[in-house]
Amino acid sequence: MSTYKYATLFLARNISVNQTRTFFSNLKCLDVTINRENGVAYVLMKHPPVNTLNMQLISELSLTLSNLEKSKCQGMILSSIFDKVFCSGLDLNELLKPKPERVKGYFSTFQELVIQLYGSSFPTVAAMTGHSPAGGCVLGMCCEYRVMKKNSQIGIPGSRMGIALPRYIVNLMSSTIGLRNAELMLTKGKILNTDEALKVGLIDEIANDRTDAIRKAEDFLKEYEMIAPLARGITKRIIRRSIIEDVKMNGAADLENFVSVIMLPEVQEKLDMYMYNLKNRKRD
Ligand SMILES: CCCCCCCC/C=C\CC(=O)SCCNC(=O)CCNC(=O)[C@H](O)C(C)(C)COP(=O)(O)OP(=O)(O)OC[C@H]1O[C@@H](n2cnc3c(N)ncnc32)[C@H](O)[C@@H]1OP(=O)(O)O
Repeated sequence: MSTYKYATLFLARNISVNQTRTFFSNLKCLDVTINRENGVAYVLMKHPPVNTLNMQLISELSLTLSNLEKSKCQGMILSSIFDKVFCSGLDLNELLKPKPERVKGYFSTFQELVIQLYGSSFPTVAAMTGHSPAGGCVLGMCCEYRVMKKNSQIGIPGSRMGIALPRYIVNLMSSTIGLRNAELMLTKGKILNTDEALKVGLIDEIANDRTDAIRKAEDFLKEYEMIAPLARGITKRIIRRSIIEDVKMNGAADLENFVSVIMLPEVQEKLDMYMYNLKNRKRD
């Protein structure tokens, strides 16, 4: 059975049809369904083969978040229809031999998505059905809780790719796992397995499979059913304000800096090699 059919059946098994409504039917890279009873939105990435964050997927995620804010949704589970991969991160093709204006637009759209997801008023959980490298890890860190399927990998290999990360990514990692662990992880470009990620606090729970991941995500959201959404949302915003303000203050300068580094011939060479190795590595 195709992964897509499986995921659709999975949702149907968990929520009966009259309890759900499709939120948007014209999205290419996402399935968005809301459970009418508890107001939880299921946002499933479905951009084959590995949910690479191309401009379309980033834009659809951003549009969906805006609409969920307006719809007073009670919580969101961000997941993937693919069993092996949650999200493979930013599109490496956008980083290779980039045109300055295009690459600026691309990264600024991603930056806006990060702020939107990180600052959303409703509770958010990442049900990571598989590997979550780089931008996939960033999406996870923007959520309030992370459940990851066993035998998956997560981390940000920026240093190994020759990319110096912007401040907001470093800040996000530090706020998730602490300054010391973030320094060790990010300077080495370390990728962790599920047990290591749990130990360091990069994820909150390990799931056996997709169903278990979604169930655990739902259990986390259930804990908020008796909590006043307004008070919760305001508290979340206060806790998250410093990172958001920092991006508002320094995001444009960070972006300029990041783009000028990306364009350097030695960085391009390193990225080219990274892409070559990715395409030619032995698959498991
Ligand atoms: C202010 C400025 C803002 C700047 C923001 C910077 C933020 C920094 C944070 C993140 C940067 C990034 O996200 S860069 C992307 C880094 N991503 C990776 O390194 C992941 C690479 N992919 C993998 O490790 C694996 O693909 C996988 C573990 C995710 C899945 O493995 P699997 O074996 O299942 O699949 P394949 O490897 O065969 O992949 C299928 C197919 O997809 C291509 N692919 C995979 N990932 C990417 C990607 N990120 N971009 C482009 N293409 C990708 C892969 O090459 C295969 O293609 P082919 O079938 O043609 O070989």
